[in-house]
Amino acid sequence: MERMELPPRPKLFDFHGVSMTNYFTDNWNNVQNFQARPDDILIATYPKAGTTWVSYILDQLYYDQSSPVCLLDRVPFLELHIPLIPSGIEMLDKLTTTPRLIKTHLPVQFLPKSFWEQKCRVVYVARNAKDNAVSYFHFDRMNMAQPEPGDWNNFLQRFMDGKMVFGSWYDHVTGWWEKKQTNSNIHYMFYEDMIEDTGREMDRLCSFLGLSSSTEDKDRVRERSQFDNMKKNNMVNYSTDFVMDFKISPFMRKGKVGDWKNHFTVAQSEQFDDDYKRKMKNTHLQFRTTI
Ligand SMILES: Nc1ncnc2c1ncn2[C@@H]1O[C@H](COP(=O)(O)OS(=O)(=O)O)[C@@H](OP(=O)(O)O)[C@H]1O
Repeated sequence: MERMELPPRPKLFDFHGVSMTNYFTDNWNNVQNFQARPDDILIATYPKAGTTWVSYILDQLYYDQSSPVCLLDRVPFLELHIPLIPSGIEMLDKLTTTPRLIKTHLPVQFLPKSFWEQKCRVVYVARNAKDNAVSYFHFDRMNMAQPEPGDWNNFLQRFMDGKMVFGSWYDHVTGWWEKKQTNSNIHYMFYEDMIEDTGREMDRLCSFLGLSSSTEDKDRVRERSQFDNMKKNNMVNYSTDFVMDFKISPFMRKGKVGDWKNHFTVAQSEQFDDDYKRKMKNTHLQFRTTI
């Protein structure tokens, strides 16, 4: 497919205290005024935490689709507003399925208020900071709609400083975690748990959503959503996305826990861990960096 012309890579800027790019703030009023419906299901994540995996599982559990429709069309990305393609809001307006499955990377304080008013259910997926940072680095290398990542060392420092699109990982995961403590409509799950036992995590998801899928259905969904199967599936692997250059790195890259060990030097890991302890000292939220 011929590559469409994109403007140069966007720049990060401070947006109400969170680093963002214009691709996620240009449609701000429409996003903030978005009218959620009570049965909408929101999949909220920090980028690269397992959004696509959980979106695909939910799409299959609800719709068992075998029709060739891209996941991004089936699970629109609320705040996305990139030239040449329909915005997330436009795609949501066209969506005819119920419940609507909606993707967002917004930190908790930016979520449009109608989601809270309508008491929508939210599935939040979190991933350990080290693997999340590595995945984000490779994503920014290959995605021309993201800021230049620079080299790994600089990128890691920026990650620790929270100078990433959608802001600080630390604030994102703890912000949603705190919200979950007083809101039973939020199901908080971990990428590492999904890798360890996808079936168990799918059962927990079904129970949260009140879905009574049969064992056969769940087995089929689990099989289709395995990394190697999703990597081959052009409807979910982003191979048709014009802003991504798979020659640099594929979207479905490794799908592992612990790949950070192939990227962090011992010194980087120690510095990261010290900084992590300081930043996370006021939360009970715990992550696993190996399983
Ligand atoms: N089925 C399955 N199993 C295991 N891992 C999976 C799966 N699907 C996606 N992935 C991995 O998730 C990472 C992409 O995260 P997101 O989908 O959140 O990215 S995005 O924010 O929507 O761009 C990215 O992680 P890395 O491989 O570490 O880069 C994907 O490979």
